[in-house]
Amino acid sequence: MQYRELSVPGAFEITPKQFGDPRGLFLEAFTARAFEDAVGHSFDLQQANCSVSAAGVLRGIHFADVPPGQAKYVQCLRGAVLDVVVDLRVGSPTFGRWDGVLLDDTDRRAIYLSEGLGHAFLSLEDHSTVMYFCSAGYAPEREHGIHPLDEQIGIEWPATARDGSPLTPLLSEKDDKAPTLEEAGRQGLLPSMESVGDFLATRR
Ligand SMILES: Cc1cn([C@H]2C[C@H](O)[C@@H](COP(=O)(O)OP(=O)(O)O[C@H]3O[C@@H](C)C(=O)[C@@H](O)[C@H]3O)O2)c(=O)[nH]c1=O
Repeated sequence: MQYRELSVPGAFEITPKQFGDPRGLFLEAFTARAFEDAVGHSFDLQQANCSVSAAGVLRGIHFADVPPGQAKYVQCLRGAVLDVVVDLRVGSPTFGRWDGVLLDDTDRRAIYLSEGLGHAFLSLEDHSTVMYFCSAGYAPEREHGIHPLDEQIGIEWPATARDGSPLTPLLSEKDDKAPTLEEAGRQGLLPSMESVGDFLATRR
């Protein structure tokens, strides 16, 4: 299992080793030891989520108030999604930067996003099934969104599905009404790098 830190510090791409045999395949989807070696603290599993998305469905950009925030370890069990992390931590040297990892049922990678980072994904195939472990339970009043098509962030979402057909982004009503990064900053919704650092210090 290989961890590679993304260009947004605190986010990692995880590539598992797959063992194929006549029955199919086997892989370790998460190991505490590799996680702790790469991230520096244990993963505090409080909730596991699953969503199924048609091609073109765009979910996010979502984040939670820090503390405690909500770190996520995300995998795509069926289909394919472009999974994106956005640095929303005010005061971070990489504030506003995004990075992405293709999660699919071929390479079976995972992505980990630390507290304070924004999360979004675009489904590239019908029935894309995304499973993610969360470090905190659902608290709707502490969850926020930034519009995933915000031009200032400029995420380069694919225009075509895995089969080459054109994609039209389909957003929830809530996500379609979400503020831009600039508006969210003005409203004081964004987490600060300091609050994330203080919280993570309690986890080490
Ligand atoms: C996230 C969540 C939603 N729900 C409910 C609320 C709502 O009726 C329904 C769908 O919720 P949403 O529209 O927020 O689902 P969705 O847009 O898929 O939200 C998810 O997006 C990705 C990008 C994330 O990072 C997740 O943390 C989560 O925010 O499920 C829960 O009961 N528990 C939960 O933990």
